[in-house]
Amino acid sequence: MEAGQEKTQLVHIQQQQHQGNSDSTAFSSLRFVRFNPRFDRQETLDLLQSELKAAHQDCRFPIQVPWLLSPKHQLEFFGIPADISLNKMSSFQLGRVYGMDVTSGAAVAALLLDIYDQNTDGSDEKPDQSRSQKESLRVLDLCCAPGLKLCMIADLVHSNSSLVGVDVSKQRLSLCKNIIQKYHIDNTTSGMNLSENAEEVKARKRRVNIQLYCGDGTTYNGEQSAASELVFDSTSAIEELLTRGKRKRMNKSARAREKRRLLELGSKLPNPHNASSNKSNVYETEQLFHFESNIQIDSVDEKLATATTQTLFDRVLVDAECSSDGAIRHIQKRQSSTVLKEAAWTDSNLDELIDLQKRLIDSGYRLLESGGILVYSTCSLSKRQNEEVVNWLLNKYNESFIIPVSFGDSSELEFIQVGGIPGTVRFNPFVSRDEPINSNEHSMLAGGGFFLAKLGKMRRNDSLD
Ligand SMILES: C[S@@+](CC[C@H](N)C(=O)[O-])C[C@H]1O[C@@H](n2cnc3c(N)ncnc32)[C@H](O)[C@@H]1O
Repeated sequence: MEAGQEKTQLVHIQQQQHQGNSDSTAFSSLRFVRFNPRFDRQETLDLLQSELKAAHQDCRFPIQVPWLLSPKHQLEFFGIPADISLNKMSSFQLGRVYGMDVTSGAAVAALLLDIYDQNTDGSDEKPDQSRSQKESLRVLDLCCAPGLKLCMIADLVHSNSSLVGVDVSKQRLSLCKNIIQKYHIDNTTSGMNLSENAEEVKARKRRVNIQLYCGDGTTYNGEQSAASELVFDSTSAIEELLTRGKRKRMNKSARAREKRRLLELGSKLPNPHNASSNKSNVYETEQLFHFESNIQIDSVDEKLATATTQTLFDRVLVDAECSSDGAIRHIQKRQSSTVLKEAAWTDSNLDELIDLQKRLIDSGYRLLESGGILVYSTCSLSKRQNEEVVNWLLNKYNESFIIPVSFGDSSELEFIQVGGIPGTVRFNPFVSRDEPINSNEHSMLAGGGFFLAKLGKMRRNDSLD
């Protein structure tokens, strides 16, 4: 698609989004929750049902999303009325459910579960599943905050996996820390029982080690360095919980202790690039959306080419910064807010954004082990931010290839479309926006606008054909 056509399409989508309530209520009438697998499923379902019935007098809710469902992996999303305030619901306060858009869930499902993979020849035979879910994985989430996909990764991966989240925004990372704390660490909301033997608790909570780094994902090299500060470590947070018993709000000295521990932990990690970077102060004066756009890919190339002991990952998620034109709920919130905020990315700085997306996917791909899997996703429906970025990567690296994925039966679910590159997926909620909620429940289970591509990196001994 030409740049001009792309612009027209974006304007058209924005016009649809700016239309009055009668249109927007159709596609905003559901929001989504995911169950926390640490709690008993039936108990959570009963609680949620009774809360929704009390609030809405409507027994249809919650509605299970059939196109993203795998009981075997405890993967399950439910649609609930969009006007419900999750904050006021016990099921949410108790950490039994996460509020998460279902299309975001599709990105994590594509990253970790090959039940959604399609064969390129269209046959039913599933690809080699030897690497799926049977082993502990090293997973990188390169733009992780506020962390809902990161928590879903932590819920799905096998024991002893390690998960590293990186984000440039300290502010958004502190939200991320809170979410991990709530669902994975706190004894009251994470489904853990502290009356158990401390060693048992430790063992269970240690399932997946989660580390968060504050730094630029375009230059992150898999390790602690002056440019990427370790700001959270789940093992260390669990130690704190076990030594202090029931978690209280951290006082000044506890926070200082935590900082010291993280610094110590960070300094124990191998760090061959420490001397090469002096960017730590960039993050102090943090801007949420614009940063370091002057770093050239070539200089990153050079730096990474000299790396000898680089940490590589089996799975990498690049859920890139984007223009968010598919994020219906956020746009509606912004429109209904009395203080209208300017969109961060507009036509005038779109090139800068696309450059950032390319540098992010490039960095993620370099940190991917051969034989590994990378998912690139955005909540934009723009071809320039999606297919063009993915094509750019495919052209740059011979050993990169698309692993085709699909969700549900697309003849029934018209909002799930094949992207501009065969095997990629576009979730386009605008196609079913005029349908009232009870005319076709399936069309209401669309979630926000979203794009995802699943990429593989050939092993050196794999043949090219
Ligand atoms: C779409 S949001 C990610 C949402 C997140 N994956 C989740 O599911 O909660 C994009 C994120 O990219 C981060 N970001 C933008 N530029 C970045 C960069 N150069 N390096 C790392 N993170 C960046 C933003 O701060 C933002 O948190």
